[in-house]
Amino acid sequence: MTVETAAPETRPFEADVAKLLHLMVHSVYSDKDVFFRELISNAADACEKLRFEALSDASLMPGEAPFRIDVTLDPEAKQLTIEDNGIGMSEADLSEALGTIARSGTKAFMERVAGSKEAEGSHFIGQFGVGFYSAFMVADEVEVVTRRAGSDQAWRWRSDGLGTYTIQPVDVAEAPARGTRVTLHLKDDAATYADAYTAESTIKSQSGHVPVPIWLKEKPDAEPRQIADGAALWMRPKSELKPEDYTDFYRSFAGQYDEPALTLHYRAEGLHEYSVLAFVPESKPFDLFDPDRAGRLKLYVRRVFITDEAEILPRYLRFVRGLVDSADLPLNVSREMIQESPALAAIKKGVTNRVLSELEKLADKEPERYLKIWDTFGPVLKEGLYEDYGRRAALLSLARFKTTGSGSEWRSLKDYVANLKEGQDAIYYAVGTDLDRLLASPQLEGFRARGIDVLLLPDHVDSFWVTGGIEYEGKPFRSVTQGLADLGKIKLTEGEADSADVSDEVGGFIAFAKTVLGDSVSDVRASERLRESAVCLVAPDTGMDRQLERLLASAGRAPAPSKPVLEINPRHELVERLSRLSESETSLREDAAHLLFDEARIADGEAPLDPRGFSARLARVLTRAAG
Ligand SMILES: Nc1ncnc2c1ncn2[C@@H]1O[C@H](COP(=O)(O)OP(=O)(O)OP(=O)(O)O)[C@@H](O)[C@H]1O
Repeated sequence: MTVETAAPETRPFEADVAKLLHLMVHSVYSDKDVFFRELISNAADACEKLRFEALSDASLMPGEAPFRIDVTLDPEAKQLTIEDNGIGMSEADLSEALGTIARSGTKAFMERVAGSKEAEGSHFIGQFGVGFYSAFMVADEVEVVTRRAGSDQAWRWRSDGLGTYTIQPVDVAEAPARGTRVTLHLKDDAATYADAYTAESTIKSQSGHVPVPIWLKEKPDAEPRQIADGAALWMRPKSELKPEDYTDFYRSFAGQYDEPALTLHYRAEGLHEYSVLAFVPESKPFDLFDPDRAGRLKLYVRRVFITDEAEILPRYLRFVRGLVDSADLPLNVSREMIQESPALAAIKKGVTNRVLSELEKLADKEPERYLKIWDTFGPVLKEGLYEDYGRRAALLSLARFKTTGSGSEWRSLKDYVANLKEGQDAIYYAVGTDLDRLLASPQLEGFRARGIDVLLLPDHVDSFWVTGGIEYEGKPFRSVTQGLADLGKIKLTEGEADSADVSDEVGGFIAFAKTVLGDSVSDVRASERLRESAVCLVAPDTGMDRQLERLLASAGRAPAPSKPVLEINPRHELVERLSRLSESETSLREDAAHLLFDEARIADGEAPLDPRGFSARLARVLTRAAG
């Protein structure tokens, strides 16, 4: 059987691809332009891959044909072709790359798209790495003809996006000499993409800065003209570049649709020479907290893309996008060896420090802009507080907090420490799962009564860094739920009654409650910190913060949970009344002790220890109250 007569073999798409295609084909998203950017970025990636492979196997690129991407329009036939002379695909590559979805986030992608508003949908496409399939938003048939560099075979892939695709060998004469040609048979309502003006302006605005030149042919028989020069933007002097150039580059390079919130472009000179172009995005990527999400800084060596897995930035800067182009790393070593090179270690250190110092500068000069970044990425930056001991001081000065006194504003630690109350020798914090709940917690009452500001820490990561013996300007961090809060030393604000001595009656009730609650608590004691509430729970003096303990328990990593201390407000009317009950009211006093304990648990976001017992006691007490 010759190549020409071989029948195409029909194969079904993997189930997930079929679902994805269904979404694309029936896409109602207005912004369909993204398909252009996705296909051009694949073409540019293919050139960069070959540039890299040819470093170790020069035979893959005989004759050094310069890399280029050719876009050919055929308005009459409503066709559009994007061709590159990059790495190309073998038959196995083809069915793997264009029949399955390797990326783990696809399911999440589909859920997001299905539940998204129209305008957001297209934004997800680039982020989820399902780029190629976006062609089916504008085409009712897509054909890919490809020949892998160094191979003497070529293949045709074809699909209408409706569940199956075909692959067949083609004569090499019909294929690019090397690389891939993607032909789109445009849908009627997308035919304008074959129009020169639309195509050129879309490509220039979305892909004007890909590192491979782009040529456009307005008709199949027209002369090609260059519409993007493929120059590496990052090698150009800053003075020549306008903010729009950076934004365009950022969008096409990082597959983002927002504006960069911060752009860093500089050249490091001295022992190691490298250029850096990096961006802090304006919006949060969907997978920011996915444990598999790695850093996104790409490594180039003298303009050749090497890898995006060099982990140039630490994990807590994983939201930064961009690249580093090194002048002194060797080009012809493996990716693994590059990882071990001292030059890369110096780059990692230098770039990380620079990102932090630029953030610091921004915080100083343009606090509003900085706070937007903190608002979006603060919870990630805070991971550095326990992951990167050496940069803890820098990260602490970048950190911003909502506090009991700050309302909706963010406060820095510098500001916090400058406003300590007389006698206050610690930075107080409360950890929890959300701000409103934190603000309502009874543990804060004594702090409010003394005008002491408390940091509110609602992020998952907070429980971890804050418990690691951390200090700021010599002041330790202390949890409001931990041990004795040492509030006695700090004066109450005017109008707040001082804590009266605990009367014998109240002391007697506290001792009684302790006997009744037995093993459920490690202690019951009179509280310094409570003002309005009757009770609260705190950790034993040497115990772990209660929130951290709960987090560890939910991850199955808890040591035996410590028993809390029940603090009772000796000034509270209810407590005073209960204390005055006569000894013969034992069952009411017992019910009250249990109910107070459950009340404290509920205020902490927990359920009563024994829900049936709780209901029975509540019913007994209410029945009695109702007479
Ligand atoms: N022009 C091309 N040349 C060579 N391989 C290609 C080309 N276009 C697509 N591919 C292959 O198809 C795969 C799937 O492409 P697709 O655009 O769907 O996702 P991706 O490029 O891997 O992810 P992302 O969109 O996040 O960059 C690519 O990884 C690549 O292996």
